[in-house]
Amino acid sequence: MTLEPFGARLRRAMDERGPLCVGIDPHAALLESWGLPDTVEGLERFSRTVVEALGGNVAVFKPQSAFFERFGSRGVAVLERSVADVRAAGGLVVMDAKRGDIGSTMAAYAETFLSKDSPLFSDALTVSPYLGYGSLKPAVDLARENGAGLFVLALTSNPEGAEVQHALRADGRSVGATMLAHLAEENAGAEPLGSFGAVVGATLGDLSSYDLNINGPLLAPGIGAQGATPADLPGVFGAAVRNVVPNVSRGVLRHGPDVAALRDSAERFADEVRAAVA
Ligand SMILES: O=c1ccn([C@@H]2O[C@H](COP(=O)(O)O)[C@@H](O)[C@H]2O)c(=O)[nH]1
Repeated sequence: MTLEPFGARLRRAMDERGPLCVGIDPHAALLESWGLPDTVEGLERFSRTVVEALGGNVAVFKPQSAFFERFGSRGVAVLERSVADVRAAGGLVVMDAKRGDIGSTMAAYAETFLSKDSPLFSDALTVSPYLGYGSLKPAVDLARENGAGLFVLALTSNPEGAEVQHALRADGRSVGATMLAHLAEENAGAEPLGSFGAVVGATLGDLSSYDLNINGPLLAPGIGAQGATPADLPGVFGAAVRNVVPNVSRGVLRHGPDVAALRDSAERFADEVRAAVA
């Protein structure tokens, strides 16, 4: 089955359900506060509860692979299950695995997350371009072939990111701006939205010196636990705010395990986002 390009599927999901992306980040501290053991069983209960609570309403889910990988192969099996659960509930999966390597190894990462036959096949994958944007080519190619997308780390939400991403190249352009320019090229001519997005933190303040017009989605982590709020989005993203997919993980997850409380929290964030971007 040929999938419609990720950008088109994402735009439709954002129009129908709103742009909010909720993270599935089973931190040990969250498992504890939910009264769950820090085990594979706790991990599975946590992830399934998030999807049970929010799967019918939220457009995009972002499982953080690290929290599953820490349990080894059984944790990865839970991650596979979460991908299937989100899909069955009609949501899109952005796998936050931040892969990046030389091209030949990148091809294997791409097979893992962007090949239709893989149990970890995701609608989109976060990738790191810091071995050079060109090293991502196998992932770009496979995503295109399979109707998937990528989110490339351009301007990350953490303060440490600046030493790499704000660094100036010989031509005077910053590294982060260069990544955005590469993505604009990937997305040229795509309608209604390209499939190759950037990760741009909601914590970064005014980004008007950057051209965020990449004709692709902007995944914006940093809302909630990292201090940004939905009301910050227009000031950070300007006119590009209509392509922003705001991510909240701990800000919602801390309300579990009560399904109604999780739902209320996600709805509150979704309402605040709607009001901010209107
Ligand atoms: O620049 C980045 C890129 C990715 N992340 C990830 O997003 C979530 C944020 O979680 P919160 O609990 O809402 O802070 C997490 O999975 C990060 O690894 C990011 O924060 N910043």
